[in-house]
Amino acid sequence: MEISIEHLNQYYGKKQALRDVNLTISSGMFGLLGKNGAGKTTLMKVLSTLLKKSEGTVKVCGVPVEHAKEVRSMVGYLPQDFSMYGSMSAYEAMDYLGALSGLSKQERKERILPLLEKVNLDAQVKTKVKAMSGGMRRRLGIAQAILHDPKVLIVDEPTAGLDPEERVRFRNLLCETAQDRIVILSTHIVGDVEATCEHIGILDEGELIFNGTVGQLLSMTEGRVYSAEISKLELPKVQSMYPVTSMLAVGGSVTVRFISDVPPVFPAKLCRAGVEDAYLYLMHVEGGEL
Ligand SMILES: Nc1ncnc2c1ncn2[C@@H]1O[C@H](COP(=O)(O)OP(=O)(O)OP(=O)(O)O)[C@@H](O)[C@H]1O
Repeated sequence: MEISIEHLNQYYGKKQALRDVNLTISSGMFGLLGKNGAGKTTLMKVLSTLLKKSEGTVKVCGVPVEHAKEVRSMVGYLPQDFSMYGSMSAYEAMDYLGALSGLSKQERKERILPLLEKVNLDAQVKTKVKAMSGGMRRRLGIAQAILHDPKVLIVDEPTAGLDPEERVRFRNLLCETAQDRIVILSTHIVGDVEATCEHIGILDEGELIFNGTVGQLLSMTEGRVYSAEISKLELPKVQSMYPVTSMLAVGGSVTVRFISDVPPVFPAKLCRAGVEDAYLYLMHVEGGEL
């Protein structure tokens, strides 16, 4: 079970949204990170055949994306702007979408209730979609995306707007789903990827600037992350010298966390790198700012 992408270029008219992307994704959770406009949605749409690729080779479990019908039967997609028929109940919406994707009445009957249970919506079977919270709707989105039991599940920016509890619940659901399939989580929220994904790809202006494990990403920043307590007055100077990854102000002083290739010129403590540090470091290196 594998997705393989070779020399993928994608254009919207003259605008190039993906630049020579080469990537192999195996089963489990894969996190695709990148800031707004990096090309994540474009890549997800090519994989789910919603967008015809411009150039390159893209195969889902050995099948080229040109064979859209076959690929669609293997892929479930939860888009960023997912919305459902508000006046239907959770069950009715699932039943309707299942019928659209070609499942028989019997298959729908067998699958829908266990799936709603799996995504923790067994108490909402008769609840109208419009009366559900954002988190419930997202979970219903996952249930509909895996209704036809796809080998690949693609989710685009799934946790935006969720409260912390719902966010954790949703992430756990994705991890469970990834036990026997490929799950691609596309997001600009580093914490979501850090908590769930072993493999990460980072897109920047259409280019894949990192592809590897969380450990490999962290090792790029190890020995370069520092923390120091400075006065508020010194903050602008420190910010102009180093990429600051976090700061905490208490009274007149600020504890800053920042990245430097060489030991800083003022007293600072070396810290263990986190994924957020590594991500920001990579973005700065790519942007030529270090
Ligand atoms: N239909 C379109 N026509 C023209 N340009 C587009 C179109 N869709 C996307 N783009 C451009 O392609 C680039 C990549 O967009 P894409 O939506 O894939 O990025 P993204 O990483 O998913 O960002 P976001 O997190 O904001 O959705 C951006 O510069 C965007 O403006």
